[in-house]
Amino acid sequence: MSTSPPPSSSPPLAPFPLSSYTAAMASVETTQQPRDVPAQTYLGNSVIPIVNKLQDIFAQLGSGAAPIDLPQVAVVGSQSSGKSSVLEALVGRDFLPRGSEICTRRPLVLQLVQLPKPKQTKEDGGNEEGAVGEGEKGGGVQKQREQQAEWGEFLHIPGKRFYDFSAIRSEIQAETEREVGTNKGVSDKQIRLKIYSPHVLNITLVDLPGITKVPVGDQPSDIEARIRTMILSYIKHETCIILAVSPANADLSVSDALQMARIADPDGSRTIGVITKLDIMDRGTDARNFLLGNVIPLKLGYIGIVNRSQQDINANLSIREALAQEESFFRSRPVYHGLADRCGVQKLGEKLNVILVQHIRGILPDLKARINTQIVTLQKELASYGELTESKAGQGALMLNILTRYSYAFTSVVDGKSEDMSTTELAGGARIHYIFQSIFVKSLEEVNPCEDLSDEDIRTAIQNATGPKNVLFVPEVPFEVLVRRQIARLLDPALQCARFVYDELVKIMHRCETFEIQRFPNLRRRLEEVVAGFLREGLMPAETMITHLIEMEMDYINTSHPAFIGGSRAVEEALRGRSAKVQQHLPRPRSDSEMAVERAVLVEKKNRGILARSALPAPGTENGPRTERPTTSGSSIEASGKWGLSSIFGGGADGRANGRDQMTGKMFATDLNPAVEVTSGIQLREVNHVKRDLHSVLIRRLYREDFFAEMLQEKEEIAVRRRRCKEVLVVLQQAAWTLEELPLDYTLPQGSFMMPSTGAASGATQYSLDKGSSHMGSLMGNMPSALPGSPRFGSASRLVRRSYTGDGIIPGLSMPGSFGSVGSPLSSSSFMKESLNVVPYLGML
Ligand SMILES: Nc1nc2c(ncn2[C@@H]2O[C@H](COP(=O)(O)OP(=O)(O)OP(=O)(O)O)[C@@H](O)[C@H]2O)c(=O)[nH]1
Repeated sequence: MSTSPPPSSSPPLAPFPLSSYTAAMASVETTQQPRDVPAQTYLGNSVIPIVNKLQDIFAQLGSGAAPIDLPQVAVVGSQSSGKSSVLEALVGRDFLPRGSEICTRRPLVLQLVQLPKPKQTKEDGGNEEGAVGEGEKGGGVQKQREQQAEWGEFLHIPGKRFYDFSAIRSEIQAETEREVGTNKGVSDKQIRLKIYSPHVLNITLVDLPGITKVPVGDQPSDIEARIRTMILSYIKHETCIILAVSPANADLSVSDALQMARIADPDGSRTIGVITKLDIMDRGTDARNFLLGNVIPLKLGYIGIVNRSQQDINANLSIREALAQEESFFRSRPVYHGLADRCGVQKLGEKLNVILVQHIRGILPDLKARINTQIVTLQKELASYGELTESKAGQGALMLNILTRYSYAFTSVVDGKSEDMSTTELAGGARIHYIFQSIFVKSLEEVNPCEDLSDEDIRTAIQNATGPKNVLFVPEVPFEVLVRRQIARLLDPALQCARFVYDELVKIMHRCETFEIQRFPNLRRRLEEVVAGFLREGLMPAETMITHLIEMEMDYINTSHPAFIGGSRAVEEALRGRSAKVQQHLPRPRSDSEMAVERAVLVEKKNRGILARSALPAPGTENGPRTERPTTSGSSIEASGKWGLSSIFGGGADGRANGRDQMTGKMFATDLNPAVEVTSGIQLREVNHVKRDLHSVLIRRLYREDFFAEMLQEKEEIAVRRRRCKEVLVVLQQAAWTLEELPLDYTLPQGSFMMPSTGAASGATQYSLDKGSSHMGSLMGNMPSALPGSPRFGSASRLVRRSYTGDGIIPGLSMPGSFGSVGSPLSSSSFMKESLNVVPYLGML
């Protein structure tokens, strides 16, 4: 390629000699709509400055941390494919680090901000277009004015304007090295640069490190994978337009850029193909087929570019001269003549701008909705962190509130009133109920009253009790000894039941630890200690009481109980059984004593039946509760071959089951008046100790002024999260306000959001910007007009304003659930009123 300056006959070149277009863009900054520019043009391009503004706002949160993806253009491609050259050509200035050893090693976010063109006077010697080339007519004043009108600013050096573009280049290099050193290291930490110029279009571009295969210098062995991941993290977002740069001197089918783009954008709806190095293709070949999309089709099509070669750069060929060279290159190649709309940096700039505008217009409504949703989510999150208070009074109120809420939460879980109750497992009060109803009853059922007690044992015990004599009547002492031993077997299941209830209460203790409590690790630890101690203190007397109850049962065997058969009645029953054999088919009137026993048995059965409702088979089934008196079934003591405990307690053929019935019935029926109708299962009658006293214990042990500061020391992590949450909220709020500047109505009609196609038919009309601004009008013509003057304009502002008033976004955030209200829904008296009935011996828990 020749490095000679353009022919003298050529007009002086500005990077983008788009006079009418530029005039329109200039007015965007001043929000004045120029008279000669179609409304749609103005409206369409008004979105880019807004997105730029949003980008700045989100940049406050640091790189990669924006909560919302904003539209941008990312330049991807393999190393040395010409990405940076494309960017420089778009900006029209040399400002990127270059040299054979230098490559892009950190993402560079480049925001191009179009400024109004400086006014020119006749004395300046400027022309109407203002497109004055370097060293051209106009002399020093004009040149200086132009130079002053273009500058760059880095986010990491706020407020400093770089008028000298070579200083920008040095700063990019220095900033890269500050992060990743000098030896080829790569980082995903962005460098953010803004270029203000009258000669640029409003576009945000991201220059990404090129894809490499072989690690060099400080690069890790997985450098290729890392760079691909970094690139994907930008281009995967639906809001990103991908500029896939591939050199023309390599086959498109091996293009890394197109391969990456296809991964992120499989249907190619946001990928523009850029073919560089058209000038150094093999002799006899051209890129016509590439540009026409015949090799790899892309919906947004391709643009062919000729950038400066390394030799051009070494020879200090300016970009303006390079653009002129490019123009003459395409002019001199007849093969590209029919493809004017797909050739040249200028066309790329125009195309990008148009696509970006359409793209932004398509996603802005969703962007607004996402910002609003994020604000609401963050407000909730912030509210959950609570506020910090320094004053003793405030701390006291906070403490009281936390303790009261905790007690209330505990009681709610026990009562089954908790708001976040589980739907997958039993918990809280329901689980305690289950422990009594099912686990406890079942474990009693499993106690076999005749276990380890054979007839031989009983006979031996009786013989031992008679001493050396033969006695006429059965002595009582062995009976009591044997029965006591069996009653003792009930102790373990009862103690185990108490343990289970205790364990459940401990679980509830952890479950009630709200986020509020987790905020304060000291308070949480102390609270756990106090509650755990309190529960343990309840368990000990409960266990003692259970032991006493069992001991009481062992100490006095109530042989006057109507259900107790005793030796004489057993004999009587046995005799009656014999006569019954004779009259077994005749109905027999029942004696008073029989009826009394039957009544008592019925009451017991009822209690037992209720107690073990879930554990026993239904009445009438084989093993179901028997409503007949067992001893009348014709199976006498003798017949059963048993005359031990089971026979004494009325056991028949199924001595074991009935014995168990008796034992369990005894446990639960001894205190009951037979006349009392029992209507439900185990009645938790006693006032629950935990429920009654938890709140007061917490207050007594934790509500101490000298503890406040220590207890309310917040977790560092929470403090950081709250700070971050506030920052993001402020940023989102600014973003929401920025979006107020837009009319709501710029959404495209349904189904019309299609990137302009560069197909042979449509491309020519869509990208003929240099023919005047009317093309923009026609391009945007399918968009609904929503001018500031239209009645619908402003609805967005109203809407947004409405959503932010009264919601207490920072500052002065008012949070639901903020502390300080001592008169909370649960003062201790209100939940003290609640009572929980427990089985007497568990009442201590
Ligand atoms: N002849 C010619 N050389 C080009 C063209 N585009 C880029 N080059 C040269 O190719 C080399 C690499 O260009 P860059 O723009 O730095 O490529 P890059 O893709 O940004 O490289 P990395 O940032 O290192 O990935 C430079 O020497 C450029 O001068 C072109 O269209 N024609």
